[in-house]
Amino acid sequence: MAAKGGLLMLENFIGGKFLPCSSYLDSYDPSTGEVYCHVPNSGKEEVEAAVEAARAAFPGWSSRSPQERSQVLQRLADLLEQSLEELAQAESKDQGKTITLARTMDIPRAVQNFRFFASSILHHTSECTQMDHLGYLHYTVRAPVGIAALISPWNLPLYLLTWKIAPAIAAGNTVIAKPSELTSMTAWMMCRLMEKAGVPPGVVNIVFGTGPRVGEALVSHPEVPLISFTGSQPTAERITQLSAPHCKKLSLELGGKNPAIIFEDANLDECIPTTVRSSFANQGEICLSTSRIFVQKSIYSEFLKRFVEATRMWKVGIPSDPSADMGALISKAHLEKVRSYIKKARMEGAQILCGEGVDKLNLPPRNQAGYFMLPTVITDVKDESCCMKEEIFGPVTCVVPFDSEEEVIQRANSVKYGLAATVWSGNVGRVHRVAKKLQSGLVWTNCWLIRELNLPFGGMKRSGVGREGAKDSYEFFTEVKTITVKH
Ligand SMILES: NC(=O)c1ccc[n+]([C@@H]2O[C@H](COP(=O)([O-])OP(=O)(O)OC[C@H]3O[C@@H](n4cnc5c(N)ncnc54)[C@H](O)[C@@H]3O)[C@@H](O)[C@H]2O)c1
Ligand SMILES: N/C(=C\C=C\C=O)C(=O)O
Repeated sequence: MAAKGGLLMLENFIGGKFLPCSSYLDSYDPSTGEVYCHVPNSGKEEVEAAVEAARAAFPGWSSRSPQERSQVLQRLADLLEQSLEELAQAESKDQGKTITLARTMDIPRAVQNFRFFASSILHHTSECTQMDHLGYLHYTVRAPVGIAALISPWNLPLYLLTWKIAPAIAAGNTVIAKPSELTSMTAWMMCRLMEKAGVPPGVVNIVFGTGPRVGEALVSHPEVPLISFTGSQPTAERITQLSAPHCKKLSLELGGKNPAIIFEDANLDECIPTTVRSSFANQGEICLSTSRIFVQKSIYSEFLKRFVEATRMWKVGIPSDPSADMGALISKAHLEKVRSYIKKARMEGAQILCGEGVDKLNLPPRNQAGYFMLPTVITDVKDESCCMKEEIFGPVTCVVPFDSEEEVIQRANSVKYGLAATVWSGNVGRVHRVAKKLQSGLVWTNCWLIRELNLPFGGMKRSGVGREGAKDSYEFFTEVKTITVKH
């Protein structure tokens, strides 16, 4: 590990070794706007080295038993857990999220990802069908695919990267991971644990840098047959184009414009705090965040009053403050993009009920140049407005009224995305009916973000292609073969 001007310089992790890079990028602390470390600006050369290392490691790793691989994953989980506090501090500083969220969600989930796939890899079975009358038996076998490219975004850095690394290596693949260049720190820290966990050199390689340089070199490499990508829809389009000539296996987890549908018989005491959280947790930078709230007309005024009151109680503070509910957004460019939506809403005649431009943000002098904004509620906004159609990915949510069940389903479905929805009602029949008709890969009813890792996770329409989870990830990270035996 080198230091330039007293700042940490991260290194690529290739073939079990930390390797310096010929050029570096600045990485910013979102809470101050200051550069706080340097990240390798890798390109084709580093991708070639990683492919070579991953290729060399594949025969040994893929021929180990699932039990042996499972033990390695368990050890890595234990080591991550032992470093939980250090990793949480680093994630919070690097990403801008609150230390509380990093401690209670991001890092525990990274640990759980390794534990979960260490266990689930032990329990898969294959299919078999008999054609006894003709004298044949058919069965399937699965084998790891090879070198997997794993590309992840900046919002839940270690959480989402490990959600890919764990199933990929559990199934016997070797991997080249590329975290977002904006949040590389915890991935690099995890590399320091690989050797102790017993991960053989070359099984996990991490190459840091930007999408256009290192990401494109990786996804277009002919020896990388599968790509698991989480990020934005425009990047997914580019990856699809680049990988198409090679017929690569693709898993795409993309954005959302997630509705919350609140019926007049909803329990508002539960619905309001959960909907504030689903709108603003992690600064609204979660693909599952609520950004369109449809409220039945008879309770609209009451809901709006209580929702705005609860939003104003949501504390924006420096990420290291354990009492803060929200920290800083990821970058200056992203903050400006989020603010531009609020400006557009104003120009269209919408009302901003609280937050940006309405209330005052109080920050210590050192954090005045950080990328903070208040949670913002917009109303009197048309369904056709860009604020109701496009993914903002920040602490901004729109609240609009509706009359009937049929109407709200049609309006909720009227966007290009289909990732997650919440439905709030005390009527179990209605909850089932509405959930079934929503074009959404995930529907949480009377709750939000309760995760069961066994079941499929992913989006419909432009929110993605494929699903992740115990069975789905196993199927993605393996190739199936059908064998017929004459007897
Ligand atoms: N569905 C999900 O599970 C999920 C989870 C988290 C985030 N997201 C989505 O991610 C987006 C926010 O993340 P982001 O801004 O980091 O997304 P992004 O698409 O800009 O970047 C994601 C990753 O792709 C890389 N990348 C960028 N251009 C590339 C290229 N041309 N070739 C290869 N790789 C490239 C980036 O460096 C980064 O590592 C939002 O749309 C959000 O909804 C989806
Ligand atoms: N992939 C998952 C969450 C994605 C969140 C997006 O920001 C998960 O919980 O498995």
